[in-house]
Amino acid sequence: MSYCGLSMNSDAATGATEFSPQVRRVTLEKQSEIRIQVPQISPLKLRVLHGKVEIFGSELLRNVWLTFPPLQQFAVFTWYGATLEIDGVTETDNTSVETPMVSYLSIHNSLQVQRHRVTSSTRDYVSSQGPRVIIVGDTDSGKSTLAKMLLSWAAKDGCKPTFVDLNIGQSSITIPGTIAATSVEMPVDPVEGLPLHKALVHYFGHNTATNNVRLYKYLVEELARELEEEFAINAESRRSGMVIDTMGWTSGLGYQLLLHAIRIFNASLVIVLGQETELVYDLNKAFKFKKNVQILNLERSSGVFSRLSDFRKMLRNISIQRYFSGATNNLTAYTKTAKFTDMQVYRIGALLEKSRSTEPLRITPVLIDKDLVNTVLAISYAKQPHHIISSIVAGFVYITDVDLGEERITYLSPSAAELPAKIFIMGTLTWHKT
Ligand SMILES: Nc1ncnc2c1ncn2[C@@H]1O[C@H](COP(=O)(O)OP(=O)(O)OP(=O)(O)O)[C@@H](O)[C@H]1O
Repeated sequence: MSYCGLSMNSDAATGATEFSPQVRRVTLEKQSEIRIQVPQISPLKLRVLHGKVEIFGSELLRNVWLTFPPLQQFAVFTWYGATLEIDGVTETDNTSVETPMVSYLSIHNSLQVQRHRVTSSTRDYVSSQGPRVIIVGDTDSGKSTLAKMLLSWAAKDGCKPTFVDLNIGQSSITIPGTIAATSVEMPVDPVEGLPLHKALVHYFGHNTATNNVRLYKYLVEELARELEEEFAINAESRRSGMVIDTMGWTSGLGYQLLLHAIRIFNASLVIVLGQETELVYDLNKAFKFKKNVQILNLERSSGVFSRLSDFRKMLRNISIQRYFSGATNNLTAYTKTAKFTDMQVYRIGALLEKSRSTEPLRITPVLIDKDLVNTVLAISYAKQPHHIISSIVAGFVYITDVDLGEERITYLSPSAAELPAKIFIMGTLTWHKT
């Protein structure tokens, strides 16, 4: 049933048929999935021959080959049975009927009921708020995956939920080190991911919150304020609500940051993924007297891949590569130059590594020299340096060379246009282009 608009149907598409000796057919029985990791050396092609399948909530068109880039990990799930063709080698693949999809879908259905109630209730600001779901749990518990499912199913039903990504280590909207949000109006593309053009992006600049906890909290608060402003004027976004993805850091300071996010975004439902008895206990205790916050513990899918630190590092690199060159190397990155006077680079937080607690929000100018090579800089919309922390960013550049003699900087940009602003933010994020 659709509460926010029309449902979509994917029956009619056709695509070119290509066969290679590596093409194999896979039959999936009802409520089962094939879990795949694409190898590092080559992409993988896949198409649906019969039946309906989805990748993390996004239904695939029948008979259309999709190309998945190296290292992508995903599951193709079917509710009623399906046949697929896979062209290429997989690093791993296995099918399973043991999935938590029924419980995940039932969460979606109850969120739709809440959205429906909001739609048919009075129009005042408080009673017209849709559900705000925050997903918490350990690293590799499937948080981002569940977020994608809830977003895609809601978008398929015609809603426009807002995705909030607080996971600076493995960001889903754009490059790592960002705190961002975007309205999701279409099911999430299984290859391209989330659209970036309407996103509100703040640059934290580090892939771990411990580098500057005060700044992390400040940016979370800033983003929440911006979304409240948007919700105040956009009834459709307001009633569709939010799905918030978090870092997989749930103890000590990480737990405090989760509490902070739950409160700042006024979450109505906290989904704890995995066997997190202590976390569930602590959250229930913390929100005992808040009847408008529900805590729910859901099973982690056994299909979620566990990613070691080197693999995570590689994924961060790939995420930056995707920003400049597209998911399947389908975009052009432009090499350009700028004069030293065209770029003012700043850091947030004084002497981060040595004195983490002192002046975490101080804006310090960075001398332009060879140390900038290999760094990723955010282009800030700030008009003045002191507005940097409260401003979103326009995008990112990657510094490839600094010519001290000619006073020129060479950088890579995803756009051929001139730089949209002069103020840049530097963090600790680097990229080793391959
Ligand atoms: N059922 C599944 N089958 C195959 N792969 C899956 C499945 N569920 C999740 N994955 C993959 O497992 C990896 C980890 O999942 P996900 O990113 O959702 O975890 P997470 O809890 O958000 O991790 P982190 O907090 O560390 O960023 C991802 O590459 C995801 O695509």
